[in-house]
Amino acid sequence: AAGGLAGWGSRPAGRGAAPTFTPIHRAGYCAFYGECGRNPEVNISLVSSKVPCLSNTPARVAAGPLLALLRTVCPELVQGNAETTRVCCSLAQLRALQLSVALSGTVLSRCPACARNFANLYCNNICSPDQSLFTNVTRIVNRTTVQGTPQLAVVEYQCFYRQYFADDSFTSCRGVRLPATGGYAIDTMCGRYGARLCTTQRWLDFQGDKNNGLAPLQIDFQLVPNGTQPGDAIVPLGGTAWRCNQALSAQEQPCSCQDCAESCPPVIAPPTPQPHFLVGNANGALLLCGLLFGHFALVFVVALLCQYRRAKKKGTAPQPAPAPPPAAGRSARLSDASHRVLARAFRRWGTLVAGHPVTVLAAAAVLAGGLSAGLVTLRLTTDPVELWSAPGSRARQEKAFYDQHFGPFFRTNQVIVTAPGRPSSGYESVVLGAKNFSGVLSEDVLRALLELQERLAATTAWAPVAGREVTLSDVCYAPLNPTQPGLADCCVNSVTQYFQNNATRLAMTATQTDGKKTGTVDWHDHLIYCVNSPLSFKDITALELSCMAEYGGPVFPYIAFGGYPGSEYTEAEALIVTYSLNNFPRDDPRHEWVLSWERRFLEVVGDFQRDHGPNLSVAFMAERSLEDEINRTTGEDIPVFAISYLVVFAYIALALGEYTAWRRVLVESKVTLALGGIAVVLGAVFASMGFLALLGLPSSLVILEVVPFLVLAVGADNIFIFVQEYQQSQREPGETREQHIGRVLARVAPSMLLCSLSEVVCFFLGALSSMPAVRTFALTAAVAIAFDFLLQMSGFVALLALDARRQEVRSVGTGGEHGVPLPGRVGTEWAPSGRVPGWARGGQQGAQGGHGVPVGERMPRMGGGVPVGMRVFRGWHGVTLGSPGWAWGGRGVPLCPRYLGWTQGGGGGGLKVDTEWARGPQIP
Ligand SMILES: CC(C)CCC[C@@H](C)[C@H]1CC[C@H]2[C@@H]3CC=C4C[C@@H](O)CC[C@]4(C)[C@H]3CC[C@]12C
Repeated sequence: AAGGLAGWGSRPAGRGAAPTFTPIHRAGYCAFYGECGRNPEVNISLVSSKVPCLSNTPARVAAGPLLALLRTVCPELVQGNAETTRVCCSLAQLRALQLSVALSGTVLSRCPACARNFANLYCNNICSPDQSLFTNVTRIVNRTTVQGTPQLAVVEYQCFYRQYFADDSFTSCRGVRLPATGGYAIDTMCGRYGARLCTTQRWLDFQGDKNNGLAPLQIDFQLVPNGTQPGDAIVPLGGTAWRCNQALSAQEQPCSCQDCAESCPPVIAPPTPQPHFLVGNANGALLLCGLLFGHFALVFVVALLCQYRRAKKKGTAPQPAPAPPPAAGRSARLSDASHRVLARAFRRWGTLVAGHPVTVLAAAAVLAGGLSAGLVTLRLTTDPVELWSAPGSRARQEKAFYDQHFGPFFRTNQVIVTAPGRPSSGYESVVLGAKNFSGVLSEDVLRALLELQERLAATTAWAPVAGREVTLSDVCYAPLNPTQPGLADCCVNSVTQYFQNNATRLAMTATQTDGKKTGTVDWHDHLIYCVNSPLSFKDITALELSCMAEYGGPVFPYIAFGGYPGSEYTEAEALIVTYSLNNFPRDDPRHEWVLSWERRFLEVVGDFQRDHGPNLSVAFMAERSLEDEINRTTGEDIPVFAISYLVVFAYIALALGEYTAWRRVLVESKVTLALGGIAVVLGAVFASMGFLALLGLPSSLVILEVVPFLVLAVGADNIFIFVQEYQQSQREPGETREQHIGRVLARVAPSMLLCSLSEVVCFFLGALSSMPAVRTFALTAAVAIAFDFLLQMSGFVALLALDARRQEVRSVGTGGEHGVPLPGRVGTEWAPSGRVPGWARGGQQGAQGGHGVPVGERMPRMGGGVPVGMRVFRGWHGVTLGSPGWAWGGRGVPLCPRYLGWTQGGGGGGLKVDTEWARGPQIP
């Protein structure tokens, strides 16, 4: 007691070593008991609770109403029956306890386990029969009752809890929601720290603070780390706290998932995928395919070998398979008949066109040109949303609804700054404890960001259509001053906004004392505070800065930072500056303003990136960047496409020609024809685009680039087939050129028609897609292929007729000089070319037709007038698959006499070769 007296009125400091008014720390002993009036030091109080009296005495037996109340307020303390339950609190105390806990604990009532734990802390604190074990009264005041009896009132005491016990109680309450605020309940129980910065110690400290409106005295909560002893015979209170996912009794429910993460049902793992079909360790499907392929390959090779051996045995080359007997079925007859009808129609049409080539050509050109003129009404879509999402889709409907009621969503322009390789550093905050700061979160980077934002704020952009300079305030989203926004009103989300974009505030420092610690606070402390309480107008440091952005709104840390673990924002790898600009509708003139400003934004940030290149990695994009990129890549592709067209054109021109002599290259290369073919394709493409544009269908650059290729591929096929068929067929006796062309058309056009038709149908089916880009593409392609076929059947046939006429005339002109046949025999000029393939006699001929013969005269017999592409193909064909080659050669033989006749008439050199060839085994 002497020691106790010495400490009267003085405020003890330090843990454990305080002068004590609780000399006996023993189980079954109290530290205080009963009520000893108001605390003179506490003025404001919600409930006028009284402080307890100092009383280091054995605990009292609880009985009667006290026991009954104890059962409801602190059921954990009730042991057995009335005789054995002892407590250190009076009925009045228990009532006060009940009231205060009920008042403050309502916010926790959503989670029974937490509420119970919370109540338990104070039940033990005030009523536990072993109170003296973990309680150490450190300050008392003298008072006299009305009756004149002197009393010792407790005004401050230490309360020792095991760290784990307190932590468990705190954890069970951490997640409890406060629906009224949308936040957490402990937000109201942790004072200035709020829910985010709250720790067990801070939570208890606030509760034990005599200024909190409820506590009548000061409680010093001492959390004793597990395994250590505070000394002085003190035994910290431990025990088990309820976990928030535990139900207190069979009748009660555990806390809901909203209030307690542990209560959330486990996320059901998706069913494990079916194990792959494995054979041993190998992929079964692959193995099966390999085996199947190998099997077929083997069968093929064996079959070939068998055939070869049979042929050898017979001593002759295998004969061509006999033509299949004419199909007898009804459908076959029908298809035969329809084919005949088509052929007849095309023959008549071809003859007609070949007879009036100029008229048809003009008509085709006018039609194609006229439809192409529709291109002036073409609208190009570059908006990715318009391009790729179906207008009627759910997402689009919702977007339209949103846009209509809230205005289109802002345009985001972002700069993301990281500092790769910069070491992070620790920071010991006087007020807020230790935190790690990433390399990018340093003062110089923040200054650089600030400088960038100042530069951007000062940036103006020229809007050519509007004819005015545009500033950020003209286009920015300014939620708090939408009518006449200034630069400071613009919604810019950035870390520097925690300092209201003010360099002076960023540089501020102050000296602050917190508890026993004194130190300097600077931007670090403010930042730690703001990322935890972004809505605060005044931080808890001595800087007393606001966290609100310059424009007046909050900056949420998850928008301003990137790449942080959990919610450790100060360890963020990236700082993100976001400019939200107004998204004006596309037809609003201000849309152009935004685009202009964004262009300048990209330039300015590009400069910034270059300036800070070595230290910082700066990534950035504007809302317009996506469209820019689409336009850029398509623009960049144009030369590539142009070159490809040239290559395809050259190839067609070369491959279509039949070369007999160098001097005749100009006559024989089918430049005009190839040009015509390409013109037909392009005409078809333009006509289809013009046609669809006239119908009001928007197109896109991608389509403009791809469709011509597609149609060129399809169109070139038809050109080759048609021209080669014409070159290889022979004009029959008495047949005019027009009839000849008609006959050739009759042979190839039905297949072309069916082919084009099926392609058109396929593409029209593709046009059923709801994605605008795909639909437009399919429609354009379908129409283009249809036009291509029509133009080929008209314009190209006319061109071929003109070309044939030209060639005949030119051949006559040069024929005189070089001994090429007379006009009357022109038709036969093609005869040998078709029937006497170059490969069939190339070997001997190349050797024998050799040197010393003038080129002009040698070539006709050598090339035989077969188109180059064809010859290359046949050469390969002949070498690799010998037998069909022979068969073709054999078929050529019956024409031999004619061929001989021509070569003899034509003059020298070739006779020997031809006769040699004619002497071969195929001669009938
Ligand atoms: C503001 C909120 C969060 C604080 C919550 C903690 C409350 C419930 C705690 C803190 C201090 C506690 C008090 C400490 C001392 C006494 C004196 C005793 O004779 C009756 C109980 C009473 C009056 C306690 C009631 C509960 C109490 C008020």
